[in-house]
Amino acid sequence: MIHVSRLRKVYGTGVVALDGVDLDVREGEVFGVLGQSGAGKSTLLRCVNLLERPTSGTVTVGGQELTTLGPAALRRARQGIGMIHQQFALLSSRTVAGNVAFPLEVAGVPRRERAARVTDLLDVVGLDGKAAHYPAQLSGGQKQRVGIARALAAGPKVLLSDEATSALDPGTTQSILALLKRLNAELGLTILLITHEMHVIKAVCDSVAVMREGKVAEYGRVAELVATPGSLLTREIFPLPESAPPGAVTVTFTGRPGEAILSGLVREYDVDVDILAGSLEEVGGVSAGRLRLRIDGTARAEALADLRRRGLVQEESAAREEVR
Ligand SMILES: Nc1ncnc2c1ncn2[C@@H]1O[C@H](COP(=O)(O)OP(=O)(O)OP(=O)(O)O)[C@@H](O)[C@H]1O
Repeated sequence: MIHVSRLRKVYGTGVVALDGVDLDVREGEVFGVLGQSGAGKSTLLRCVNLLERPTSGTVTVGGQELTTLGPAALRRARQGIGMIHQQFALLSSRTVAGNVAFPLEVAGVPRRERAARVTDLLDVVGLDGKAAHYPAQLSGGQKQRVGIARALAAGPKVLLSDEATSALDPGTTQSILALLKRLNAELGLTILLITHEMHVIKAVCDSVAVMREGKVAEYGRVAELVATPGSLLTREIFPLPESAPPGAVTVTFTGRPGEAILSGLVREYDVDVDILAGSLEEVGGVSAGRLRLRIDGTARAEALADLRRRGLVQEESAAREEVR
């Protein structure tokens, strides 16, 4: 649905915000772009609907290469791409209904049709009864629902979400994410969202790209990356204390409880295994986690080799002897 190829954006200031980004977002998936502040996420999102002109590279949405379109064709193409914003970007002088109707007015939809469509949209986002309210009378979550209804007004195939839940409290964030997931499932809406929050990726995303300094550092399906020892995503999802004590081993596991790995090691190699730290979660329908272990005993090396063979070892800090 969205294909981004070799995208580069160099701002007038000389800042390289995007440095050769490739992305493929499949139809009907929720795709998250995760990264710290300054990684280039907003620039990428704004390049997808060409609010920002890339310096080079191509953007194709729904089979149409936007980077080759003239202004009129681009305006039409943008009707198929809705967008929601962190600060909602509502018109304060218009009512809820007026905000949602706005893109329909611009598109020249007749008044009666517009009114019926607005009623439907407000119903879809759970805001019936609020049509005559003004944005200032709404909570943050309700404002974002208006933003979502407005983004859906023209019946887009794609929704771009620019940190849509960053300004909301945790409970409201969950309800907005649940709404996005429902729209994704019920309307087959493809969603590309940017966030700096891992919990957003965990809650709704099928696929993820981790961005660092204008580049995609890691990219794939969430369930697969979570199952990949050493992936950036496993580090982010399963945080462990920064400093590992000498001799500690960090293992990543998936699809089976950590205890089975540990009891197997103890039985087979007669080693002592201490759990120093651990984190376990259900992500993308997969049970996965990270454990930091201390393994002691005469067969320690063999036990470690076994874990390595099974691709479970993510990190080993230097053994105590080497540290001395
Ligand atoms: N209009 C602009 N002019 C010049 N530099 C810009 C502009 N917009 C962004 N940048 C720079 O481009 C880089 C990437 O910024 P961008 O906003 O895309 O990152 P981000 O990952 O979305 O971060 P944040 O979450 O803080 O917005 C940063 O170094 C930023 O200072």
